[in-house]
Amino acid sequence: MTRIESVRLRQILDSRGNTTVEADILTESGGFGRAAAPSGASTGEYEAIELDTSEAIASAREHAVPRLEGAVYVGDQRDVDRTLRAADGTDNFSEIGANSAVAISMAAAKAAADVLGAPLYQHLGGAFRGDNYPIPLGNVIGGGEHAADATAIQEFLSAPVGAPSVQDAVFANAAVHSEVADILAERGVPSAKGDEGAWAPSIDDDDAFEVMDEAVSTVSDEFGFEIRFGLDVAAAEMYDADADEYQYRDRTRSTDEQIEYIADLVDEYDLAYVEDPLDENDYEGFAKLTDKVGEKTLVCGDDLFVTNVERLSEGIEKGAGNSILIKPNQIGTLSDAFDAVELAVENGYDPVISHRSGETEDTTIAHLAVATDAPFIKTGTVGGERTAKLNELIRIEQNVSRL
Ligand SMILES: C=C(OP(=O)(O)O)C(=O)O
Ligand SMILES: [Mg+2]
Repeated sequence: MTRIESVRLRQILDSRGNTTVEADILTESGGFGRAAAPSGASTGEYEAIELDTSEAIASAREHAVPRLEGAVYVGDQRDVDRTLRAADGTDNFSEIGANSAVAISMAAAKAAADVLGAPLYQHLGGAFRGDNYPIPLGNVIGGGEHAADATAIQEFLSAPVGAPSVQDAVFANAAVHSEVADILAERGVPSAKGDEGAWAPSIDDDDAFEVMDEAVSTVSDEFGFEIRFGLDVAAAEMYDADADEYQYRDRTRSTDEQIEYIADLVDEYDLAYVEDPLDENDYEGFAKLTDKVGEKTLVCGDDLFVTNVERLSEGIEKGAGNSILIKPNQIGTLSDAFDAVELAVENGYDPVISHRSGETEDTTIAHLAVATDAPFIKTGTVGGERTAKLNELIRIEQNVSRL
């Protein structure tokens, strides 16, 4: 394998119009990889640190780039990522920024794939990866931190669990997105879109459940396969620690009431997926809910686990959740993200590979989902930065990805 010759870092725009870090890696043999960091809005308290873009770039240039150039073999992803951690010297990438770290880590993987002449998922997943493809969870109605004056629950996600192919699943989610628009129009509800391209109408959650139920059932009949739906409650954003209650638009719920509420929703709407139904510190609440509904649905930890093996280990010990969201920028490197997937799978937790609300055209997570055999990917429904990943999945399924 060939060594890294140069690492170039620059500022580009993300989908919110904020700056983010893009990394280019060139190898001594002429291989090339380019990747960009995404960015969250409803970020977890325990995530690796995203620095201001120019600070992250300046610090990575000073501390990480000299250790990588001419020194590290690009195909040795663990060494690339160890070098990033050593250059940073903290637990949470607060020195060089998780935004610089993840862009470099992903760019190195792409450069290695380029040198091998293999698609990225093949390099990351290996020759005996199997040929399963993830079901895309598509955000079609949303609010929370992603849109003002919309639903309290952050994401209502179409889940085409019966789709015969990735392509059918992607098209079904787009059809649900469009059906939601029609239903809202019939009800005389105007709607703009939130950060991820989901509709962000000024309706309460009860109405959103009705709209989703109708939309997935109509599209399911049309497409001829099962489509359910799920939620990202992003409950840490609505939890008031002082009052110990969850704040909805026009009412509050205690932790026990929140658990009952979510369990009832799982039953009433046959929810396929529930992400962050409780606060990011509430392992016990997650465990209680998992006890109640874990046989029927995925109870996924995003802000709870932050793609971190230590937090996931605690969750496994306590029986909190049965699924983990995997966001490489929450932890800073691909190696750490792979470790989290591995620990999850060993313990019967389903990994769900995920985008962030602020995204770029980068398609690494599509390859990561296929490489790790993840059963689900959450990467939006419409909008260029979302369809970049979805269309890449379609290409991967057809074995025509050139990355
Ligand atoms: C994608 C999400 O949003 P953000 O990137 O804002 O954390 C999420 O909470 O799952
Ligand atoms: Mg989330």
